[in-house]
Amino acid sequence: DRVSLVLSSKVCVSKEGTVAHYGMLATDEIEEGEVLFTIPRSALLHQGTSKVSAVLEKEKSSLESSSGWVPLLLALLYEYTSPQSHWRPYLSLWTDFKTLDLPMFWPTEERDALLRGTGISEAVNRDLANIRREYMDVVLPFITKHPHLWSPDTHTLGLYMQLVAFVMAYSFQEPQEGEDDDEEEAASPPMMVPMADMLNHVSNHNANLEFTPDCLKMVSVRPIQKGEEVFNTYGEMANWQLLHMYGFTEPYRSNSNDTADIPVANLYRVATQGIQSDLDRQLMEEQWEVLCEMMQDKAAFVFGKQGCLTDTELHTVLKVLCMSKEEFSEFKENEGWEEDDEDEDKISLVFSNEGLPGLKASWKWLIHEAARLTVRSYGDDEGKTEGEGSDWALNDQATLAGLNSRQQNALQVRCGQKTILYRLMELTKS
Ligand SMILES: C[S@@+](CC[C@H](N)C(=O)[O-])C[C@H]1O[C@@H](n2cnc3c(N)ncnc32)[C@H](O)[C@@H]1O
Repeated sequence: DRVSLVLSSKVCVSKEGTVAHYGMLATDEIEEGEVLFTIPRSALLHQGTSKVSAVLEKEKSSLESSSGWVPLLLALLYEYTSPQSHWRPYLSLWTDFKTLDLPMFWPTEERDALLRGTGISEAVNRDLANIRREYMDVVLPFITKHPHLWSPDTHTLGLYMQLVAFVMAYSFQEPQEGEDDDEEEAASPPMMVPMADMLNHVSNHNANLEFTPDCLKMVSVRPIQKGEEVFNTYGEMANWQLLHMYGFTEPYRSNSNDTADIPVANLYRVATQGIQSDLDRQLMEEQWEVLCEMMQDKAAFVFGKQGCLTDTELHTVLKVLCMSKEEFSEFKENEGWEEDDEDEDKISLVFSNEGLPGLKASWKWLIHEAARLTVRSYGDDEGKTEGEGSDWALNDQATLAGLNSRQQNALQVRCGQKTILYRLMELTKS
């Protein structure tokens, strides 16, 4: 059967002239705000449109899991292996998923060696444990219960992992309704969007997917020249996130959304260094305990190219760790401090790159040393100083040519992260 996908005559899908395999090219001048294609909602592949939607819906309570991906993955397991699938033309674009070289498929030693310090290995280990657990505890019991639709011999853990990678690198999530983004809503489940997933991503994208009640539309967000590639955005993604989820990176410096993390624990480690008296140590430990509770699962401060993206948290930690015994007692008695909005505004300025030199000396020192500690965790910059930051990156970049694609991607991530950390050290130098 046919789907009424409408493609503008000004674009085409191509394997040539794109950054990676398939992509979309402009075959004519495109203005801002033009609709490049529309996809009716009936063409989307997800748990509600699949042939197995009824059983997934009926038994959905047994399919709950931490990722929330199980129903889509069961639909994909079924459709991907069904010769009669409505999505056969779409799914047969992927006879296997060999081109998806996500770090989750790299040998452990290679991953740990290449990605040391980037945070990706840790994320992949969490993913792998989660995928296995969801397959064993949720998927396998379910497919065993429905032998006319699935079979453990066909729908193996291996195939499941490949489809997880497919969902990671190709799926879309509908933005949540409701203006209030303070409200913690459950994320909407992912879905497959044929045609839209042919577009590659860059941070400086020129198109964007819009969701309407009847259909999804790819719309240009600025003029596109004839012959240029049409780029979607997969979100504001740092290079480590792109490598983790999609298996690629943007070349060094071109990713305007790049970030580097400083583990919160590094700031604490720095703060405890050089403490002489037991009393001071005890105070610091108490402050840390209070902070751990306040921070909940926030494990790292995130620094982007323009400054700190977690400035409120960073401010809290700096303030508490630098309190005297009296200030800390008062803080505990009052169950916090009085926030004034003006103060908050100033703070986000202070943690922008421009404002950092104006920071209190003790805060600057803490950030500086924590950044230094973090840079050391990459294990390859012994003896380098912050001043060398950019030379070092250029040197490393010069070696790119002799590297394989995994090594290249790993290097792009490390260069970007370390450049941000070195710059932070530069700005907080005393
Ligand atoms: C949604 S698909 C895009 C279509 C894909 N090029 C294809 O041929 O199937 C996402 C995948 O495209 C590739 N990709 C997207 N943007 C890229 C970029 N800027 N540079 C390199 N590869 C990119 C990555 O392999 C990623 O996992």
